[in-house]
Parts: sequence; C-alpha cells; structure tokens
Amino acid sequence: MTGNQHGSLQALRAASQAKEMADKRADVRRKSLLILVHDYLQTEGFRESARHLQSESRLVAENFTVCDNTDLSTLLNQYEQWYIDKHEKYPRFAKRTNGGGSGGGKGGAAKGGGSDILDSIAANNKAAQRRQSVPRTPPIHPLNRYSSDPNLLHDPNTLAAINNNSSKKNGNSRSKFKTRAGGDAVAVVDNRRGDQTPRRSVQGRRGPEEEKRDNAKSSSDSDSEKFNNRSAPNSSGRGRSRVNPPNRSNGVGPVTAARMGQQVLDLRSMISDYTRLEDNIGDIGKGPRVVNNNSSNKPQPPKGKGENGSSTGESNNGVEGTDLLDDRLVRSPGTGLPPHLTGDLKDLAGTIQREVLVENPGVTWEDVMGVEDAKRLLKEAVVYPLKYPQLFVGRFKPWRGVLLYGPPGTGKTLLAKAVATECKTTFFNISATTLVSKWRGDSEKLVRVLFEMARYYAPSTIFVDEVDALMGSRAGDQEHEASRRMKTQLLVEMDGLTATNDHVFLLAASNIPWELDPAMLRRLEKRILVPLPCPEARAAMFHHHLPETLQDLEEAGQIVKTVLDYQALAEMSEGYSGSDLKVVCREAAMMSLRKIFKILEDRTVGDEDLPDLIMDDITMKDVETAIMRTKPAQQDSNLYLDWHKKFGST
Ligand SMILES: Nc1ncnc2c1ncn2[C@@H]1O[C@H](COP(=O)(O)OP(=O)(O)OP(=O)(O)O)[C@@H](O)[C@H]1O
Repeated sequence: MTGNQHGSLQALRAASQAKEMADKRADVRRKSLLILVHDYLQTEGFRESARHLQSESRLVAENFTVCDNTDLSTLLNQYEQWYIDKHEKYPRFAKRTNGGGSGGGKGGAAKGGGSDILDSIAANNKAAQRRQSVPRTPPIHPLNRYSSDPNLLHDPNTLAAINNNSSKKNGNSRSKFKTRAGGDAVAVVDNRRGDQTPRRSVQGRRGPEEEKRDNAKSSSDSDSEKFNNRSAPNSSGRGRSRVNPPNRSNGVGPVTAARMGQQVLDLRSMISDYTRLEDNIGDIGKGPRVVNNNSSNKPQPPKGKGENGSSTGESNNGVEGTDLLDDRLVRSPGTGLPPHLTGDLKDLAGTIQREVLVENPGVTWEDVMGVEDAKRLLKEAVVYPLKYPQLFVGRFKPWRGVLLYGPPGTGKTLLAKAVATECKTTFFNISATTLVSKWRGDSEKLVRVLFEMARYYAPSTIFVDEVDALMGSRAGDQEHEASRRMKTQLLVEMDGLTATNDHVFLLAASNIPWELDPAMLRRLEKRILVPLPCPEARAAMFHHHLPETLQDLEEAGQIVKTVLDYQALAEMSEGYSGSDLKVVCREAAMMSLRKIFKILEDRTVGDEDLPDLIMDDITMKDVETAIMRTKPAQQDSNLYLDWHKKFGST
C-alpha cells in the first residue's frame, strides 16, 4: 500500500468515524429535544399533546427527566442572552408563513377582524422597541454564562465534524449558525467569551452604500409619516431596523419629531403604543384576537410583505422576535435562576424564588380605596416611567426608591401590590424582620442576591415592608457587624439602582419613618404619606365589605342582606384604618352568625320543632356595636403629619 493510499484510507476512516459520531450526537439531540418538549408540554398543562407526542415518537418519557436548569424555557432564555450580547438585538424564533392565517403573506393585509396575535403583536413592535432600548441584560458574568453547560448551543463533536468540512471549503475554522434568512451573519459560539469576533451591526450584511441610503431615508422621513406610523411596523426596510444597543438609548428619537425647530411630542402614539402592548400581553396564550383598525389609535393589522416587513419575517424595527413573545412573559417568575449564581448564592436565590417572589399580586388601583394622593404620586414615580420611558430620561430620570409611610393598616402593602400588578413587574415581597431574623449572618448576601434576582427578572419591584427594622438608625459601636454589613450592602445596591437603568424599583414601607437611618432616607427619594382613610373612603370600605347582599353563604342556602347607612357609619369611625374597618365589618357579620349558633347548639337533629334557619339582616346596630368593640390600632396620626411636614413629598 502506498503512502498516498494509506493517507486516504486514514482520511476515509476519520471521516466515517466523524460521521458516525455526528449521527450519534444527532440522535441524542433529537431524543433530548423530544424530552424537553415533552417536559415543556407537561409543565404548561398540555397533557393531551404530551401524550400524543409520547405515542408518536415512542418516547418512554417516564424513563427520563430533564437535568437541572435545562428545561426549554431556560435554554431559550440563555440563548437569548447570548444572542443579545452578540448582536445587540433579540433573536427571533418564529415568523409568519405565507400560507394560511389571516393577513399573512405577500400583500396579505389582514381584513378587519381577521388578524391574530402575531398580527397584533407585530403591529406593536414600535412599543417593543422602546422597551428594548433599555434591555434587561441580567448581570451574568460573561465568563460564567456558558461555563455550566458548554454544550448548550453546540455539540463539540458535531461541530468538529462539521468544521472539519467547512474549514476546508471556506478556509474558516469557525462554526456558524445559519441565520433565519439562511445567511451567514451569525458567528461562533465561543465558550471562553474572549470572543474577538467584531460586532456586527443589526443590519447584518448591508454594505456601506445601503447604509448611506438608509440613513438618508430615515432623515428625510416626513414628520407626518413619523407621527402617523409611529407605532406601525416599520416600512422602510432594514435601514430603520437598527435597535439601540443596550443601555445606549438616547431617549430622543422616539419621543420627539423636530419640525422647524419645534419639539413635537408624539403623545398619541405613546398612548396607543402602550395600549397595544397591554392588549397584546393580555392576549398571549388566549389565541387569536380581533383587531379593529378603524382608528389610528387602535392596533393596526399587519401589512403585507414590503409594507411592514413583519409578515415576511424580516426586521421589525430591529426588534426581531419581540413581536412574538414579550420578554417579561418569557422571564416570568419560576423560569429559572440567574445562571451565574452558584453555590450558596444559588441556594439563597432559590429561597428568594420560593418565599419572596410573588407571581401576580392581583391587586388593582380600584382595590385600594381612598389614598388618592398616594396613588397619584406612585403612578408618577413608578407606573409612568415604565409606561412612557421616553419621557423619563436624563434629568427626568425616574425615582428609584420610594418610601410609603403612615399608620399601620392603611394600605401600604396593598399599594405596593397594585403597583406591581399595574406595571406587570415582577414583585419581590420581603419583610425586613424576616430578612433579619431568618437569614441572620447571611442577610448581606441575601440582599445582594435579591437585587441580582430583581435585575434578572426586571422590570421588578422590590417591596421591603417594615424597612425601619432593617434600616433603623445605626446604633454606633453597639451595632452588630453583620447588621452593619447588611445595611451597607443595601445602600450600595440602592446606589446601583440610581446609577443604572435596570428597571428595578425599590418600594419601602414603614410605620415609624422617624426611626429610619438618614442614609437610607436620602436614597428613598420620594416619601409618600399613606394616611388614615377620609370619610368617603371609609364609606366605600363599609360598602365593599358589607354590600347590600352577601353571597358568601349561598352554599348553605343563605343570602344575607344588609340594611346600612354607609355615610353614617363613616362618620362614626373616624381614626380607623382600612385594616381596622375590615375587622369591624367582619365582627358585624359574625354577629348575625352568632345568633344562629345558639339555636344550633341548643337543639338536636331529632327535635320536632326545629325552626327554619334564616339569618337576620346585618343592621346599623350590629355595625355600631362592632365599631365600639373594635378599637383602632393607631390613635395618633399627628405623628405622621408632623413628620410629613418635615420630610414628606406631596
Ligand atoms: N386603603 C385601603 N383600601 C382597601 N383596603 C384596605 C386599605 N387599607 C387597608 N386595607 C385593608 O387592610 C388590609 C391590610 O392592609 P395593608 O397590609 O396594605 O396595610 P399596611 O399599611 O401595609 O399595614 P402595616 O403598616 O401594618 O404593614 C388589606 O389587606 C386590606 O384588606
């Protein structure tokens, strides 16, 4: 055998081994995929589909379980993070096909109500872009990002085989992802993250000429076009598909349209953008929705190829992928922990996830009665910056720390929950006393992990109840070292919030604000008094807790009626907090129940003259008695008013 023949045999054998290996890996990958999908279907409650998958694929799912932190959502999340880092935009995982469905395909503008969720979300991409310009890049250390699973995106064996091939063809040893357009834009996965691949612009393969053209085009767009199309998917192609790189939002472009030196606030589009966003978030998972396109403020149907690009799967103002899934939903609580947290930090993160993270407090502004000033200030401080981030830049940057203070039971916690519900932020509800007692020694680390988690799940609200217990005035030398460290950590984290654009907001509550450490007070920039309810609010609360008919005992065959003068009750209950009034109302309701206890206790089932069980109405007398029996928890609200005069915000 000649040296040449020997060489080619070796090469053949190597090629065949590489192929065999690649085939095996492909098989393992296919099975892994099925298991992941099966797990995902199960978790999401698509049990029927999971069963079908199992029988069609002959997968014996019971024999497998997904490894820790490798469920489909987490993988997708991690891929997203990598993609964002690499390309400064969100990846896109699905696009409309030209076939069926409403409005899809070339020239296939949806007619009236034929649009579905893809349409409506695509129409929303401008709003999405706005939010993307302040992306929530979780604080994952680059070196750690993939170290836990270097095979996450690429299998080295398969890659070796493919690279072997492609390097011969291309003279390039780097493996490539295929872009969704079949192009070659995306570069290697470099597990070391020392990746020196030059960052490509979002425009991918555009040449300088194209770039020039696009820039000229975008600057010559008429103001009216900007105004009218503000929230419609971009029609000018890739030139305007640039997305602001993370944390580099200039905050100017989307807000103003310069006309003859005048700044024109595009209020209409801002309002409609947000409305659409809200609608779409609400729609995800509910299936197709009808989109009314009569008004410019209403969600627009998708336009065909060449008009807005969305139906073609092309750029949506550079925010690819965001039209399908709102990031806040992708990163919904429970989808995993920040991957860079390891060891004991990971344990702490798990604890926070279990005990502190509330998925959806489900409290609306209407649930919080009275306290109108506090609601208004909170909206200004927290809700509007999230709704209209364009307005809160530079000198107008939003508050990062807000203190709610006032007598106990006036609705501070309720307000915090309403903020989280209304803004759809992730809500971390932590009581300072729990933090101090339960994690003594670890409190400092816990504070760090808490803020890391909040950034990971951003936009987030961290609610610290009884903040005075955590950040009371420092006790000089007597203070415990661990406590001092924890306080310092909290102050450092709060400084971090102010310095960055992480969309993490700290809401603190206290019944004794005068005991707060001045350093903390300084960082709680806005201080809002949540006072005792006024007479109107008290009347509303009485009506809420004791409406004309109570259905609660319907199953026992009882509908309880009330005969009450709510206004009169409000006059009688001055100085009572919302929480006190709730107790009063329960007490009054109990009174009518107590009347029947006696009958029930004194008689036996066999009694001949057992009366019919009919509950009496709840009367003024019942409630008056309840008011007399229930003393308000806090008597002196002047303390708060005095403090408010010195330190409060109005
Ligand atoms: N303004 C209000 N509107 C409606 N319900 C209220 C209001 N204030 C208090 N409540 C009722 O009282 C309960 C306790 O209120 P909440 O926990 O919000 O008070 P708080 O101010 O946080 O008290 P604390 O300072 O003691 O923690 C609520 O669950 C709610 O039922």
